[in-house]
Amino acid sequence: MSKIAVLGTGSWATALSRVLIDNQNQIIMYGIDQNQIDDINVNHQNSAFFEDIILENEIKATNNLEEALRDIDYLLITIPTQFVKETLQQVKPFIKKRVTVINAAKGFDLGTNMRMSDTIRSVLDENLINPVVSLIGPSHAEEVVIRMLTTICAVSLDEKVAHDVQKLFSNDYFRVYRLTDEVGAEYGVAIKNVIAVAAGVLCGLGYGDNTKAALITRGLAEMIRYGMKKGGKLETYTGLTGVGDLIVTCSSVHSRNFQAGLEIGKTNDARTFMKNNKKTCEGIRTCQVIYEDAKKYDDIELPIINAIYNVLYNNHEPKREIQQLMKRELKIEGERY
Ligand SMILES: NC(=O)C1=CN([C@@H]2O[C@H](COP(=O)(O)OP(=O)(O)OC[C@H]3O[C@@H](n4cnc5c(N)ncnc54)[C@H](OP(=O)(O)O)[C@@H]3O)[C@@H](O)[C@H]2O)C=CC1
Ligand SMILES: O=C(CO)COP(=O)(O)O
Repeated sequence: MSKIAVLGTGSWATALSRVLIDNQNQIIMYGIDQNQIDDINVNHQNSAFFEDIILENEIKATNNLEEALRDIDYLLITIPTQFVKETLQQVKPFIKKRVTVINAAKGFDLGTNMRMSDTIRSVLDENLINPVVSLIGPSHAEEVVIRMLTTICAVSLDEKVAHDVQKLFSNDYFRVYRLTDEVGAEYGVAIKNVIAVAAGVLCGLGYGDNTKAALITRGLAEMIRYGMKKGGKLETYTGLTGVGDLIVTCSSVHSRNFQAGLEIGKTNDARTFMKNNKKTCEGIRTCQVIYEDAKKYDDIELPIINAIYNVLYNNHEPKREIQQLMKRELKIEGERY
């Protein structure tokens, strides 16, 4: 039995805590929302995220970080990317013995635009942590929490640690693969959020399955083009952290990125959406990071990412952007890499 501190009391924290409890581990969730903490401890529910689901008594939560981190073997990061760095700065003084840090967040740090594994290494003392592992892939919390069959990747530069995390989480409904292409996988799961916003916009405008297939395929081409520029491997983008996560996020009603796009497509008003949205939706910020970074490379084109950037940040009408995409110079498909 291992002891795991789970950062966050949100949907992914809850679903992964259940997997870990099913695998006979000891977990404690750390949260900042007293209502969520009380709901978990007293009612054995996390009704802010999952109505009608009764959690195991062994799933406990606290707002005391020191207590959560005492004698842990693993630290699981399940909070949105924009809070990861500041939370790890609070975590740092309480890491007294060597732990394995498992990242489950998808996107980039707010201030530095660093990937999550780099962010973790930049904050925590590398003498006190094993090589970082990211647990990422096509996995909506709403399905994992009810034990629907799911596959995901444990990604680390160190295959031994990835193997250890693979064994920690795998069971008869949750199958973990291991992978060493950290750069490729972390870019893949970040980029898919941007394409998922675009999928929602298309759906909000009333487009159908042909359009979605076109978006996923051409979105994958952009993921490969940009992701390989950043050092990712082609085979990673044809795997779970690439096309796998792209498919699930672009086609599921559970996706908050898809839902954001849906609202924008329906209202034609990205600005109001972005001002009022309180839900986790990392694709909006990731779009900006990639758009800015991609300007460095004059030999790759990212027309879909540019179009969604224009909708989100330049107040362009989605329909106008779609027309521009359709009217681009005609191409040979194989030129995408
Ligand atoms: N949900 C999913 O299906 C999946 C999510 N992920 C990734 O997991 C990460 C977390 O997302 P998810 O669980 O969905 O997000 P949710 O919005 O469901 O929950 C986020 C939780 O984090 C809490 N939180 C915010 N800031 C802090 C902080 N500083 N310290 C501790 N807790 C904090 C929030 O509290 P409060 O409510 O008070 O703000 C909330 O409980 C994201 O990067 C996401 O991409 C990956 C795969 C699947
Ligand atoms: O990453 C996810 C599924 O793999 C969750 O996506 P959303 O953040 O869009 O809900």
